[in-house]
Amino acid sequence: MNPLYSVAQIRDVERLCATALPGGTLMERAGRAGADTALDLLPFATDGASVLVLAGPGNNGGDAFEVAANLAHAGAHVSIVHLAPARTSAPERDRALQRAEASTARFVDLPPEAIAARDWHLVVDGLFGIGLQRPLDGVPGALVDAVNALSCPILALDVPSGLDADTGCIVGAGQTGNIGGRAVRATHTITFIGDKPGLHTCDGRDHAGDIIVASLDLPAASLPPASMHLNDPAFFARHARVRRHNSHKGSYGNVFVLGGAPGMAGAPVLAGRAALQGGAGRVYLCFAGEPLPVDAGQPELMCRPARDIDFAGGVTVAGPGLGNGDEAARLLARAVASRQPLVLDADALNLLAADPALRGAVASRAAPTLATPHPLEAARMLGKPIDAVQADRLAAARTLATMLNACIVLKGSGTVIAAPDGRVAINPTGNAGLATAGTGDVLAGLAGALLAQGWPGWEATLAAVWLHGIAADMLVAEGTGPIGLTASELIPTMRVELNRLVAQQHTQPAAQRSR
Ligand SMILES: NC(=O)C1=CN([C@@H]2O[C@H](COP(=O)(O)OP(=O)(O)OC[C@H]3O[C@@H](n4cnc5c(N)ncnc54)[C@H](OP(=O)(O)O)[C@@H]3O)[C@@H](O)[C@H]2O)[C@H](O)CC1
Ligand SMILES: [K+]
Repeated sequence: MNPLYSVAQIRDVERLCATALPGGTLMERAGRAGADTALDLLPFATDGASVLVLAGPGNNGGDAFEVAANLAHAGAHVSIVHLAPARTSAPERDRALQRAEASTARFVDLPPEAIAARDWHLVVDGLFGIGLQRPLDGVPGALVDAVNALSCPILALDVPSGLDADTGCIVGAGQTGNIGGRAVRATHTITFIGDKPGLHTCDGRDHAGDIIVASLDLPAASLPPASMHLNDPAFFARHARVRRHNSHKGSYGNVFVLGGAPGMAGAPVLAGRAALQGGAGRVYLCFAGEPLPVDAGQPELMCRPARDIDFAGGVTVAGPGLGNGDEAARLLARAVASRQPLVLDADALNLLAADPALRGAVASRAAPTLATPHPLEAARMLGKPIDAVQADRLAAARTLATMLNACIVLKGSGTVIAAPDGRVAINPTGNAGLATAGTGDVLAGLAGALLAQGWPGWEATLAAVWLHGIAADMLVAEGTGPIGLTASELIPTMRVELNRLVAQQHTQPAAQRSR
């Protein structure tokens, strides 16, 4: 279900195929799959269609030649801009070039500024794929800039040129001494052999557009077992169970939200409301400072001084507005010492970053532990600059999962979820509307609610991130956001989506329910 493969894994498959299949088979299949997708993006009357194909110096360019020849045979007017290789190219690429030369496609010497002057129905980006090593500048960079200025559909072959297929970063951008990399902003990407994590995280979602995975007719057995997947309800929905009539609030657990230092009451309130509407039986707001008398907007929440709380009585969501003073650290240490599931967010993560002994205590816990850092909080815990975290989000999440022996949610575009056992998921739901104050508190509260209702750690993490994102997507779809979407608005919509999951599980015959 939704596996993701690293460049190294794809290379291994390519090497196996090179011995098992006639030379050029995969490239021909890539060319057919790419052309079929391109035809779906063209006006019905293909013979009037004007297509620009950019062919790079490597085998991505070979794919482009195959696509160009097929589109020409289908009647399109194809213009090829060819970045010839600096050295001899692979035999399969040469054969693809010959096929393109033998077709009605025309090789053109179009300077980048001339590209903008033409009306194209489609651009096919075959400049670079998984072999990109260096930031795009010079002629390739100018071509990318020219294509990005167009308004027609752009179909990237395998990977949008300029994007790192493993990390989703634009090669060269964001590193110290930024050398100004750029990448094609495709409207569609057809990626070959297997889906790739870089298309779904960091800059990937802004550059890949709609993603089509073309297996190139390889049997599933030719692909290695995947340790990375796209998050999907299939991995967790079975835990969204119908409630028995004969139940009571104690059946659905207690959540303690530990936070609320003076002047920071909003964060625990948001987390608490999310926990309550996420289904927890009882929710206590445990204030490091003076407790609110009541949350007038959600009077069901019980407000208490944190010093009075025995954290052994339920799941703690530690961090929202907790502050980072000595009292906050003492309260956090008590929550860590409880044998209950624990969610660490916000200031709890900053306190961990400053306290190796506390990190050790977290790592030695037996009960499920979740940590939900944004990139800066992750950078602090790793002792690295934020650029280093964003340069390889999967590696950062995996390192933290091992360091804390916890399920890690590294937030951002294409949130990365990592377990201590090496499993990694990238979350496909959510949008820029989540880039606003309080959404992290809401996510932490929902995660605490699911843990309080008995969800296992990994599945609770996957579900909370998925529901948090899908709620944002549903709100944007109905016109609320992404600009101005607020954290509070997420909470009732997450509840709707959680109950939808339950209903879907309940209506499906048991045999078809997610395992
Ligand atoms: N191999 C197969 O069986 C299949 C491959 N597929 C397609 O092939 C690409 C991977 O092809 P590869 O040749 O390994 O790499 P690329 O085409 O992505 O590009 C690498 C070449 O580009 C040069 N390069 C790299 N960076 C730059 C740059 N910034 N400016 C200019 N040139 C650059 C690089 O030269 P080096 O000097 O760095 O070696 C290479 O010449 C894969 O993505 C698929 O599209 C088929 O799809 C499946 C079968
Ligand atoms: K490409």
